Amino acid sequence: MSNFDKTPGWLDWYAGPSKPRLQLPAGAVDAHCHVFGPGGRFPYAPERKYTPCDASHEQLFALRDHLGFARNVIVQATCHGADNSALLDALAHSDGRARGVATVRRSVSDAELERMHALGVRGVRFNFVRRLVDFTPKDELMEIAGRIHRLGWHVVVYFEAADLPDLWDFFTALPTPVVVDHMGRPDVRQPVDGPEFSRFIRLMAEHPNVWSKVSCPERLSVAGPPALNGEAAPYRDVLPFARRLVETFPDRVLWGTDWPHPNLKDHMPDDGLLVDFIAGIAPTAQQRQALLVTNPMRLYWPEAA
Ligand SMILES: O=C(O)c1cc(C(=O)O)oc(=O)c1
Repeated sequence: MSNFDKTPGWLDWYAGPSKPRLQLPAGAVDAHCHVFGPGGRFPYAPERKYTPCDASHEQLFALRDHLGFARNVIVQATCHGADNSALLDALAHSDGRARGVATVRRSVSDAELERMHALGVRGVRFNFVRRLVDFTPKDELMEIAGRIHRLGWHVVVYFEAADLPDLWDFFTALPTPVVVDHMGRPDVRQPVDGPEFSRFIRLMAEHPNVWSKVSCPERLSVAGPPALNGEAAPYRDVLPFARRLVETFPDRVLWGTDWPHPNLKDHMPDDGLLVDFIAGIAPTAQQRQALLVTNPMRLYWPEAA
């Protein structure tokens, strides 16, 4: 049980998700998900911007099995700040079936980075979304990127599409693979060929080390309909954006549930229907094999790929 009071209006993750109709390829990876606490064991960070419901690794791994995934990539959630204890505990209990993306400060020791590596961390997350984190100076981030590069890790970045012009020079100077969360958060009311998304496509086209997660339709959708009550065609407004990335960069896209879906305001999706959404963004078996198996394995389990 948590000792924390949830942020008012907090939506808890969806209990009892449906079984996906889509048959996932063998060895599929949910490459973006989180654990929250439990707060009683792994307290939420004092500097957090929200207080979630608990979402334990046992619950995450039960969802993995229910949906038909083989593996998870667990991304440090901002409500835990740079205290990666809950993430590392989840990795330690995953039987090698989870890898992690941590958040670290400049003060992190080499010994701690090595400990995290041994437990399965393969990346760090730099977050530029102002409602989630306070600003970290770019020279600090660049120093961290240089250190983790030597371990063979990569950098995951989360930002709003409107901030990409300001962040462009920093992103393109990073020495590692750079994985963009949630397609760089496009405004899906704009055309897929419009200036905003074209800029993101150009980032990926000009920089072969940049990857994208084609995730979070439930977060990006404006017109819905939501993935609830058996809806067979949810989030139609997000589809062209995700599909464009899968078609253009089939070898540099990843997919994840984003469970337990922090900070959704409108509805909490049925994760089984979210998995079915993949059939729309990656219509061929070959695209799904790359998106769900080959690409995440190359990045997170290269020794087994
Ligand atoms: O948009 C968000 O609110 C969000 C938050 C977090 C986090 O708090 O780490 O992670 C995500 O992937 C998305």
